[in-house]
Amino acid sequence: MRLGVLTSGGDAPGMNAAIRAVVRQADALGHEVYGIYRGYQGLLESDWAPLATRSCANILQRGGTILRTARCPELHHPERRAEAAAKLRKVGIEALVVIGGDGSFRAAEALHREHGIACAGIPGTIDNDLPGTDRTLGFDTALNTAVEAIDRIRDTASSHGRLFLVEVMGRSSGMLAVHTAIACGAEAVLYPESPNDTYESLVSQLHANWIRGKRSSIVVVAEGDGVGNAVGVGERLKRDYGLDLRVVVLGHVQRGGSPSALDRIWGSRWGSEAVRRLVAGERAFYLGEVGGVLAVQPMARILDPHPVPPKDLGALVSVLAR
Ligand SMILES: Nc1ncnc2c1ncn2[C@@H]1O[C@H](COP(=O)(O)OP(=O)(O)O)[C@@H](O)[C@H]1O
Ligand SMILES: O=P(O)(O)OC[C@H]1O[C@](O)(COP(=O)(O)O)[C@@H](O)[C@@H]1O
Repeated sequence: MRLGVLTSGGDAPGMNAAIRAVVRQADALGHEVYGIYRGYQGLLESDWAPLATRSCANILQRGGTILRTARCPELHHPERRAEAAAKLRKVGIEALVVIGGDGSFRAAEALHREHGIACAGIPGTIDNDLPGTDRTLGFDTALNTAVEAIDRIRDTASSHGRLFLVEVMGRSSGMLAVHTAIACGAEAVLYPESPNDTYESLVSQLHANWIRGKRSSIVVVAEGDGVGNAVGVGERLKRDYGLDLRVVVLGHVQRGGSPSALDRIWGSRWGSEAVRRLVAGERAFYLGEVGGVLAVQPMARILDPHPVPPKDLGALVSVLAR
C-alpha cells in the first residue's frame, strides 16, 4: 500500500517524531510512504517524494517539520478538494496521514466525506484545542518554553517592582495561556474563552494585590484575548494609570525548539498507530490521548466545538496570586 503523509497549519514540536514513526512503521509492515511537502498546498502542486526509512535519521529531536508546512486557503473550495483527491488517486496514494490542527483535520474530513480518501489525523498544534484529545503535539514543549521565558522575566519584574504583560500564542484558544499562567505563578490571565474577563476586573485584581503589598505582577495574555492583546491592554493601563509597565510578546519563540520527551513519545506512538490502523482498513479517524491512554476518534468528531480551558484553572490563577 502507498501512504501519504503531510504536515499542515502551524508547525509544532513533535511533528518530526510522528513523520519518522509513520515512515518506519510502514517500512516494518512492508508499505511505502510518500512525503507531501508544504501541506495541502504541496498536495495541489503534486510536490511529493518517496520517504525512505533512512531519510528520517536524526529528526526525532528537531523542532519544525522536515516536510515543511503551509496554510492553503484554496482547499476551502470543493473544486480544489476534488482536484486534490484526483491527484492522490493518480499517483496511487491510497491513504493520507494528516499531522496538524483543527483546520487540517476539517480538510481531511471533507476529503474523506466527499471523495472517499482514507485519512488518519495526528494532532499537531501548540494550541491544544482539538475535541477528543487531552494533548496535541507541541503543547507540552511550547508550555515549557513559555514558562522558562516568564521565569526570566519574573526576575526583572520583582527587581524593578514592575508590571509585565506577556503575550502567548492562541488565536482562539486559551489553553496555552491558562496553563502557562498556573505554571509560572502569574497574577492574572486573559484568554478568549473567558467572557467575564474585562479590563475593569483586571485592574481591580492588580489593585487588590497592590493593597496586599505585592509590588510586581505578571499578566499572561492570550494572543486572541477579547480585552485586547498585550500591547493594547498595556497602552490602556499606561494611559489610565501612568504605570511603568513592560510588554513582551513571546510569539514564535514558543513554536520552535526541540520537542519535549512527551511530545516525542506521543508523536512516535500516534505515527505508528495511524499506519497500523490505515493498513488494517480503517478509513477516517484521528488519534489522541484521553486520561493518559491512546484514544481514537472518528474524523467527523473534529466538527464538535473545541475544548475550553477548565474554568477552575482560570479562577485558580488569582487565588494563588494572593
Ligand atoms: N473547513 C475547512 N475545509 C477545508 N479545508 C480547510 C478547512 N479549514 C482548514 N482547511 C485547510 O487546512 C489548512 C490548515 O488549517 P489551519 O486552520 O490554518 O491550521 P490548523 O490545522 O493548525 O488548525 C488550511 O490552510 C486549509 O488548507
Ligand atoms: O505562524 P502564523 O501563521 O502567524 O500563525 C500563528 C498561529 O499559529 C498558532 O501558533 C497555531 O495555530 P494552528 O494550530 O491553528 O496552526 C496559533 O497559536 C497562532 O495564532
